[in-house]
Amino acid sequence: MSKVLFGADMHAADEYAMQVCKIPGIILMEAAARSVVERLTVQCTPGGRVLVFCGMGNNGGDGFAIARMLKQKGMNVKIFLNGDPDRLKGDALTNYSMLSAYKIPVLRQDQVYILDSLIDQSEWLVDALFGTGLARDIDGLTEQIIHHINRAREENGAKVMAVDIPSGIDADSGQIRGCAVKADETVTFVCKKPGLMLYPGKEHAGHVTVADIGIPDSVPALEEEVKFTLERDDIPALLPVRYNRSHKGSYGRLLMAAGSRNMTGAAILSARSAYKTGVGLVDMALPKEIRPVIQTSLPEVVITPYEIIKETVDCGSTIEQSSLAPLREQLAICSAVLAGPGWSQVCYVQELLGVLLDMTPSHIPMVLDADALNILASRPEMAERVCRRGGHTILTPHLGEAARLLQKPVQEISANLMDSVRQLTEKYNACVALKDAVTLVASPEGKLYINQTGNHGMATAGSGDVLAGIIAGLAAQGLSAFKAAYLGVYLHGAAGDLAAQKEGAYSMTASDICRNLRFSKIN
Ligand SMILES: NC(=O)C1=CN([C@@H]2O[C@H](COP(=O)(O)OP(=O)(O)OC[C@H]3O[C@@H](n4cnc5c(N)ncnc54)[C@H](O)[C@@H]3O)[C@@H](O)[C@H]2O)[C@@H](O)CC1
Ligand SMILES: [K+]
Repeated sequence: MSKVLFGADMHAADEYAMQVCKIPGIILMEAAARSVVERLTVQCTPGGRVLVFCGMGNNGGDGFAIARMLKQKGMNVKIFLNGDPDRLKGDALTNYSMLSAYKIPVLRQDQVYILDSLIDQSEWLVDALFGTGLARDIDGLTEQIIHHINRAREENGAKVMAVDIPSGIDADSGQIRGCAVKADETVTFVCKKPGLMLYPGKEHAGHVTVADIGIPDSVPALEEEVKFTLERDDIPALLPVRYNRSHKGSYGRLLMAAGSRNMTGAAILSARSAYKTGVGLVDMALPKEIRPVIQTSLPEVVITPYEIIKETVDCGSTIEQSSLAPLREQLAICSAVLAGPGWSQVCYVQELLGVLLDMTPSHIPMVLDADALNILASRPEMAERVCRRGGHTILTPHLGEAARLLQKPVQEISANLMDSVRQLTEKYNACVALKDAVTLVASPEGKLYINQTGNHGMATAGSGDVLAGIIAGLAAQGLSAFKAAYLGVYLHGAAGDLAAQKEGAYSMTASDICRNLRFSKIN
């Protein structure tokens, strides 16, 4: 697992390293600069021209040190200082003061008129204007400079290296504050920041590498894995354990209430995806009349049918009560429940969700997806019952469903993913996978996972049904609700990436995502 640090965490880590661990800031700055120079020198033509844009804080300080090291390596380096040198302080001032000995030209703000021609002559532009200390929207001369940098990259093919984070990107939210540098590459220090992983920041960062600058792991902000992401190598250790001496009962029993007359496909996709995670048995609770369709497509499933009396909107009793007896029995012995895929907005599913919430022991993980979420949004008493399940519920809303659950406009959810996922965990006392181009998973205890797998080819009908099946399949094998949710989101995206490689991002379907689910300890 790789930790992800917010701006405040990063600041706390720096302070602790300096004040308690007694590591001088200038040593950290030197290490930070060296890591950027390492990436630059493998890509830059020997003796090539590099223009370093420096701001007035420590990000600018990194820039001065980078310029000095590049000069020592024989590069043709100039600096543009975006501020008054008399107001530099601390480690940034120390590094600035060394520049004249190395004969590095420093342009000032009153020389901005020659910037265009200088930029045009440069092979690489280094953005050390602002790092994690960006505190307000960028405007005025700095805005013009950023436009110069972006124009040179787009029109002249200059390459841009961002130091820690592209200037103008908010380190916590990924939002653009006024304007922002577009980089080809970012070297970020210590840990990834959310702003490099969330849109639009993700698109501005280009290729991201994380550099160790010597801050010890014992620093409190780095110790706990509260906010994190997963890399490929993390996966084998997280998958449910399998033994040679085992049988289908060893790998859980998933009760899936899914499908309706007009939406059998969603149920099939979810069930098939659950089986692909390794779950021992999937039992599908569905209306009797769709049984033949499901059974023909998915011979592996066991079916617990119920009988619908009438499909009306007045929401009286709509399911034949005696037909629910087998479902009640199955709920007592299953190891996880999934509800919602392919339900559609018919009336009887409200009653069905009530039965599921009544009869499922509260420690059994329950995944609520699609129309089950719409019921929660419109029926406060159902939401209360979810809250009482003590965090063993997983909600998997897309932005529209999240908007209904929080009663806010979609645009507000989309612009505040981090806040929205937290509000959902609090409101429903549940783990939440908020599905977007970058999916976030949060737990009611405040843990946060930011996903990095997946691609635009996954924006296709049925993709969510596959995800719900994966998460439920993992939960049925004994993973905690939160772990099943974040691992499921990672694996869903990884299967989507494989599907895009094989089928092409335009042509891939949800069935291709499901087909490319291949879990094994040796990935
Ligand atoms: N020990 C440390 O703290 C280390 C810090 N490092 C670097 O230091 C950076 C953080 O440094 P700082 O906290 O000094 O912050 P920054 O260098 O990101 O910028 C802070 C400065 O910009 C000003 N400012 C903020 N927003 C502005 C805006 N919109 N328009 C104009 N001025 C604005 C602030 O008043 C302050 O002077 C990191 O991103 C990293 O690059 C590295 O050197 C590693 C060690
Ligand atoms: K920067």
